Amino acid sequence: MPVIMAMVVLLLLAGCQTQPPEPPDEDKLAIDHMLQLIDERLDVAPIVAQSKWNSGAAIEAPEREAQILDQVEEDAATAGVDETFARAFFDKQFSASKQIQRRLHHQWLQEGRPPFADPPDLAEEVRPVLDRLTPQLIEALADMQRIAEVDGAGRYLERRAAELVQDDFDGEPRQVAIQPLLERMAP
Ligand SMILES: O=C(O)C(=O)C[C@]1(C(=O)O)C=C[C@@H](O)C=C1
Repeated sequence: MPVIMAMVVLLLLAGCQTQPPEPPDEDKLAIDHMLQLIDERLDVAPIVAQSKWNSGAAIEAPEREAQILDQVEEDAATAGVDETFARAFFDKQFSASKQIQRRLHHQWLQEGRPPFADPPDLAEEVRPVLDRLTPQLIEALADMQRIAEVDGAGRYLERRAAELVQDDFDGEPRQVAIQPLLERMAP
C-alpha cells in the first residue's frame, strides 16, 4: 500500500511540473513556414556551386549581395520589417550559402571533378529563383518580428530547424542561417 501511495504522489507531482511554454499553433505554423523558405534558399546553393565550378567565377559576389540588399531594404520598408534585422538576416543567408558552396568546391577539388554536363545559367535561371524568394522571406520576417516576444518561440524554432532545414552538411550552414532569428526571439 505505501508503495502505491508513493507512486500516486509521484504521479501527481509530475503532473504539477510546469512544461516549458509552447507558442500558439498559428505562430508555430509561421515559424515552420519561415524555416521552409530558408531551406528552399539553401537548396539553391549547390546549383550555384555547380554553375561556378564550371565557369570558375568566385563564390563571393559582393556586387550581387549589394543588389539583393537594396531590394531587401525596399521590401522591408513596405512590410514594416526592421531594416537592420532584415539586412542581418540576409547577410547570414549569404554566409550560409557561401559555406555550402565552399564545402562543395573543396569536395569536388579533392575528387578531381570534371565540369558538370549542363548546369543552369546563373544569371538567367538560378538567381531569379533566389529573387523570387526574397519578398517571401521578408513577409516571413514580418511574422517573426511580430512573434519575437512569444514565450517558447525561439526554442520551438531551434527544435524545428533541425527537422525542416536540410543543409546536407553537419548543420553548421543551418545554424548560421537561423542565428539572426534566434537572437531576436524569446527563448
Ligand atoms: O548569386 C550568387 O553568385 C551566389 O553565390 C548566391 C549568393 C546568395 O546567397 O544570394 C551567395 C553568395 C554571393 O556572395 C552572392 C549571392
